[in-house]
Amino acid sequence: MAVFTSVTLDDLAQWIKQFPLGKALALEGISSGIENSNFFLTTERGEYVLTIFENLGFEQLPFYLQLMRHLAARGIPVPDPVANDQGELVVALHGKPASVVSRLDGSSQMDPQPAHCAAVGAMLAKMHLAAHDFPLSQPNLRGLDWWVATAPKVLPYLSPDNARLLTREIDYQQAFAETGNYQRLARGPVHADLFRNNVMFVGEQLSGCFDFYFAGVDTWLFDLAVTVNDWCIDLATGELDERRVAALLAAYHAVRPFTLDDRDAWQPMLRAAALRFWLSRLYDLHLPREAELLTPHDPTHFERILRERITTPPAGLPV
Ligand SMILES: Nc1ncnc2c1ncn2[C@@H]1O[C@H](COP(=O)(O)OP(=O)(O)OP(=O)(O)O)[C@@H](O)[C@H]1O
Ligand SMILES: N[C@@H](CCO)C(=O)O
Repeated sequence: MAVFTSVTLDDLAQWIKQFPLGKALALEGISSGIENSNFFLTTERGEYVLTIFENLGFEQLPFYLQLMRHLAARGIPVPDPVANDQGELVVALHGKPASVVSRLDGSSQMDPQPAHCAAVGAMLAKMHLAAHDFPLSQPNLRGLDWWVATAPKVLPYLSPDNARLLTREIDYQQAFAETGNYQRLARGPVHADLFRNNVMFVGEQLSGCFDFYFAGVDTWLFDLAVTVNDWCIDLATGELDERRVAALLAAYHAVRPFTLDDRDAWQPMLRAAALRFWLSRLYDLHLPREAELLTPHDPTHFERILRERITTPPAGLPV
């Protein structure tokens, strides 16, 4: 269950008046998700999603919600936040930050085929281009600095072999971040968590993507690597599935052509993307926050992917 703060239609009767949404007619808690309380909200104007943010504060949220608004205004299929009569996208509800966004059609595709991967690749490239002139800036809060700060906290819980893997990979990524190759990569606001459960399809048609709460400024290639590491793999082994990778990359490349620097950085970025989620899953498992709500995700999945990306060079990017 993922309704940590309960809300009733009665609670919304007054609250909803600040939005141009008419009366609230129905409210249904959404059971998936581990970070926030989410509800499907029907009003006189249509279908929306109400989110109460359990961990993020009023200071951080404008970056995410304004980015969604920016992307929606440029035709990227993301939830469009609704502003209240003061122009605010984040408003208190039961003392916590809350927002109302448009509801996307469709459902997640957890067993994606090349056609789904192509749709995701094209959408991701369009999103990168559309976000390029977004005026607010916030770094990827789960980027290199966070890896360096977090690794020592989880090291005591690891086997000697895994501790060595983690330490060496962080050293490798720090050294890579110093290279001209890395520094020349295109960057801008990226989603940074575009897993299968954050994208909706109606058949093979991509209807939207959501959950921008790990978004931040990082390299476009890192975002692509995060996406490929979830959409285009054999889930049991972590190996890349050539047909799905080729479909996703070709569709991305057709919208935002790769550069020679992208090609040279592809393997390091696939490793970085695996490290990012291995580390966050280790952290959530061994050092749960006080408000941690549900069972953490399995870290060994990304340990396997990281080992695989180190030992098996990927096919080259199309350039
Ligand atoms: N705008 C939207 N339109 C349609 N469905 C949505 C929308 N936003 C969220 N949902 C639904 O709510 C569920 C939970 O949302 P989300 O994944 O953002 O939860 P969370 O707790 O914030 O995150 P996490 O993915 O980190 O567990 C999604 O799986 C999806 O089914
Ligand atoms: N996508 C993340 C969860 C946070 O959204 C993971 O699979 O570890």
